[in-house]
Amino acid sequence: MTQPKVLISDKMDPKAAQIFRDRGVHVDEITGKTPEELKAIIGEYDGLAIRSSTKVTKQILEAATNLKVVGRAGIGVDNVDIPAASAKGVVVMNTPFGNSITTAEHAIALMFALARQLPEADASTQAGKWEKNRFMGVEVTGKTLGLIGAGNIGSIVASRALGLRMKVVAFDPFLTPERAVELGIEKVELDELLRRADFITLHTPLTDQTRNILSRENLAKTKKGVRIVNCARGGLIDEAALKDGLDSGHIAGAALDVFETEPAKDSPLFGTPNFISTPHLGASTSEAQVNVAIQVAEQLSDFLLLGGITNALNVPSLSAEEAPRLKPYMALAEKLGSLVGQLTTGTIPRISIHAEGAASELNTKPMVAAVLAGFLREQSDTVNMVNAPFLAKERGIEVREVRTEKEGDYHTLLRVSVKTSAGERSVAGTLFSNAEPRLVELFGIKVEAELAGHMMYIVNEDAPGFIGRIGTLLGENGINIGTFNLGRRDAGGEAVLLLSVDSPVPAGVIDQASKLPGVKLVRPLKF
Ligand SMILES: NC(=O)C1=CN([C@@H]2O[C@H](COP(=O)(O)OP(=O)(O)OC[C@H]3O[C@@H](n4cnc5c(N)ncnc54)[C@H](O)[C@@H]3O)[C@@H](O)[C@H]2O)C=CC1
Ligand SMILES: O=C(O)C(=O)COP(=O)(O)O
Repeated sequence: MTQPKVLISDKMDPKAAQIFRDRGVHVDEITGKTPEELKAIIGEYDGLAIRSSTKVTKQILEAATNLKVVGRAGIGVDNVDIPAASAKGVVVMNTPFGNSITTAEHAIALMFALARQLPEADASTQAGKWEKNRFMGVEVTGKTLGLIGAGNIGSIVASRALGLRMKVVAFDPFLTPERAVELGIEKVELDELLRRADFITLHTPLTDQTRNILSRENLAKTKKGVRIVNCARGGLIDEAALKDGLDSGHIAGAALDVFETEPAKDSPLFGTPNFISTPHLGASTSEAQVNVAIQVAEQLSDFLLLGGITNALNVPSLSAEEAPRLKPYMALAEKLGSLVGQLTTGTIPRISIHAEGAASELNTKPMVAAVLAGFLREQSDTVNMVNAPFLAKERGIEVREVRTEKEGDYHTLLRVSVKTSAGERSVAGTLFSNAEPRLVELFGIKVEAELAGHMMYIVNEDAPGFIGRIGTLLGENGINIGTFNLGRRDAGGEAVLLLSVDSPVPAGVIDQASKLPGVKLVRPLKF
């Protein structure tokens, strides 16, 4: 295996580079590149480790000809074009918990800074003014905190706020009533939160649903004297409307760690009384940066060296421990998918993957992705486990997954069935000696074959003399037969023949074979 190469393109704790080196991954740290400069070098790398500064756009991905994985040392991945990465088969991972406490603490810090006007009081005092009567704050005790988003960070903010004796209400469509009770908070609709909250903090990702969630219209619905903290993403608040609300006095204070355009070197909000800002520092503590650096380096190394997938946003997880056990199953799954893909034509409305016996006890999600990758390989050269499920969806293929713990004839079995216009057709395979993929059933006929290299699939009438004729034809054309696998529905009925051959079979030979007496179908196969 050639040594994988990773580029760290944003400032990261040195522990990340150390881990890559210790694990045998080549690492370059090149930060502060423009998109054009990044485009020029990205083609060399198998992995890219980023924070929020690097924008992994479609154009960057197009130039990333070797890229297999992007690792975000942090949480938000709105700087990565995930659909484009998925379409290219690039895994995108983040480190979902490493900086959550730190970011929650920053939100609480900003809430206090607003409540007591700390930055302005500090500037005035250090300017020698001693304006004791100018700064009159508010207590947070007994006040209502409105959380928009109650996931990891929002929940930590809630627990800290409850400790400060605040009342916490939350708007989060995905928050279950049980979880709200567990957190000791009240789940409310957005309008009610806006009406009741003395402080509002935001903790959602930036998505099409959350963009501009504090719009001008929604800001107008807030309680007079509200104080707002955004440590999540710029784009969640209408910045111009926020400025107007601060100027009119309806909003008593606002603290932004994040801005619609970053780096925010200029903003109409700058200099507004009761406005506080920090330069996207939510995750910037030494503890959090060490956490996310270690996690991202371990995750990328596991993926590039062992095939382990952790915290991926566009592909099912597969731990580094599971990966070696699943590897032969993935190979089997991909071969079965490929066989079905090569032997079926026309539109396929449904594909079902059935895991039986030992296979059913494993993580079948990656096997399903491998079947789809094999199946779609006929249609696209760039398909892999990451983009296959997306391609299948795009093509309107329904994917079903079935598990049966009970063993059948085999200790472990994978069956791939497709719905075609001619009805349901299925192939099945097992693992010999627990690692070698073998086909054991082909469209209802028992066979036993290794699916490898160049092969020929022949359906013929089960009659004497056929095997000799096909052997002669291939021999006359200089094609050496490697293995020969026969199966039949019943004596004298339909038989199938799977041949492995040492070289590709030219179209002319396929044509001659299909004209041999009794032959119904001949197809070349490649694995
Ligand atoms: N300022 C900074 O340096 C940092 C900012 N962040 C930001 O904080 C965000 C939240 O992080 P986590 O809590 O870890 O994420 P999370 O995924 O655990 O929680 C997000 C919550 O938002 C909720 N949500 C989704 N759509 C919503 C909607 N339309 N309305 C209301 N709620 C909605 C989800 O149900 C979920 O509970 C990240 O996406 C990131 O953008 C994260 C770390 C550092
Ligand atoms: O983790 C996140 O979502 C953050 O926003 C942190 O961003 P950063 O890594 O500090 O640029």
